[in-house]
Amino acid sequence: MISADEMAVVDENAAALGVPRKQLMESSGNAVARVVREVAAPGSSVAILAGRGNNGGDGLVAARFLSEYDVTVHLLGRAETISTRISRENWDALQRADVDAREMRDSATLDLGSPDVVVDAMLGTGVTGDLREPERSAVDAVGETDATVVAVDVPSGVDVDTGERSSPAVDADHVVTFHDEKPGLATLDCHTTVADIGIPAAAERVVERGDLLRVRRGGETKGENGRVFVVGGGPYTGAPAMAAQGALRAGADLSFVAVPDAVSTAVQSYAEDLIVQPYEGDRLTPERVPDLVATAHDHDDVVVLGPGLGTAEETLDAARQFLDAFEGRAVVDADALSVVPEVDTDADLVLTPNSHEFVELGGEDVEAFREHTDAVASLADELGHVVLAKAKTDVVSDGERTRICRAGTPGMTVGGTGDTLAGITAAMLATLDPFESACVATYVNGRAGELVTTERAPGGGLLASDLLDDIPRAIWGDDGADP
Ligand SMILES: NC(=O)C1=CN([C@@H]2O[C@H](COP(=O)(O)OP(=O)(O)OC[C@H]3O[C@@H](n4cnc5c(N)ncnc54)[C@H](O)[C@@H]3O)[C@@H](O)[C@H]2O)[C@H](O)CC1
Ligand SMILES: [K+]
Repeated sequence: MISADEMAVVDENAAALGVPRKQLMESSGNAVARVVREVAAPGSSVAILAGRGNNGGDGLVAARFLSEYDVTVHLLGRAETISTRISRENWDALQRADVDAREMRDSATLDLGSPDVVVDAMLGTGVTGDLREPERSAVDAVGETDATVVAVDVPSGVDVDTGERSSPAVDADHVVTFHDEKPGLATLDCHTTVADIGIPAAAERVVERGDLLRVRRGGETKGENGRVFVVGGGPYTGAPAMAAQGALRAGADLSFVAVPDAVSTAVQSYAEDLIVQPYEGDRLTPERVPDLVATAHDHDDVVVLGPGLGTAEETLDAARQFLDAFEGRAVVDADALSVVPEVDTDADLVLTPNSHEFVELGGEDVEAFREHTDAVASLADELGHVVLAKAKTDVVSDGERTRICRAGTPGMTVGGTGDTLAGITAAMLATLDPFESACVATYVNGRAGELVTTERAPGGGLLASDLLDDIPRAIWGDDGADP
């Protein structure tokens, strides 16, 4: 089962992996034609109703695969209004192929005649709101025929996730859907075919740019896009500052940094955007913990615990006590990781170990990558938290789902790239579940590294702080469009 949103992610990941949508559309159209052949003998009349999006494009492709039938294509609208490039290319190809393909300029002129088969390629997963004209009238016209109705992907007017029908909606005899079953189709009383359209399995396993489609904007009120609370610093000052800035660059509204007052001026001096909250001392100690936990709970903050804390015994005690008491969402990184196996926390954690920390956490040290992914899954399962195991190829697992991410460049082995990753993960945790947050964040951090490397440090010398500037572009691209 796959939802429409998830399908869009997989589809874009397939394109990123070198299988562009136009290729998938060719398979989709072919699959539709195969079902038409199952329901009607050659020579039968087939009316293909094509909308102006990619669902329509599938119908246009199907027309090319049905040369032994009497095919008429009805485009719902003018060719200039076709909304995607690949559908337009397929429309143009039909024109040159001398297929009977008509533009329906006004809904009153739609005359389907009495075809043996209607292919409903009007609306697929891209439908929004109640049906508008001319689709509305076209759906009614389909209902008035005695034809066998073959719907492409989903009957037009039916919500592919819920099965909810708009009024009107197509009553299909057959649905040809793509790649995987869809929850909404299971509720319909019709024959469903799931067609393999050649999406590589890696499009679901590898985190790629399609995963950016998950990134959400919470809203217009300050804080709705996340408040991140970094508990770090003491012996080190750069790490907490970098994590906090990474969170802001990844879209969090506010980044607070709780640090010992001995280093608070230094941390603040790195970036005026940070809200530094000093506590007394020169490192984190257990007596600070109740206040820190209360602050995080009060504001429903996403916590980053670890960057720059150091390994003093009382600091690790404090980290242990923090996790015992905290009940929200947190990223645990660096020195704080070592205490995780010893605590029984109610918090939802994303753990971000490097290969050394992975073994310290109890992960199995194995050579083969396949075995390593299994080891990450086992550790996540054992600990009950999401593990993001950092390496050349990152592995993310919650024990059940395991994905890998290859984004990044060799230059990212420099210190501090883990801090930006922790911050980005925290920003994502404000609106996404822990597993998705870790997946998206590892891609974004790696992608930012690629941008910096290509444009500013092709020969080497990348700094983790360079990544900060490029995180927004890694998520939202150059034009600021939705990812
Ligand atoms: N990997 C895949 O799953 C593939 C799927 N393919 C097919 O592509 C469609 C989804 O295509 P998309 O262009 O995103 O959307 P639609 O064609 O479903 O709809 C867009 C189209 O419809 C108009 N529209 C939207 N809402 C309404 C409305 N309420 N009333 C009237 N018109 C509406 C909008 O203006 C656009 O013109 C998927 O279902 C598959 O069939 C590809 O083949 C690639 C692989
Ligand atoms: K359809």
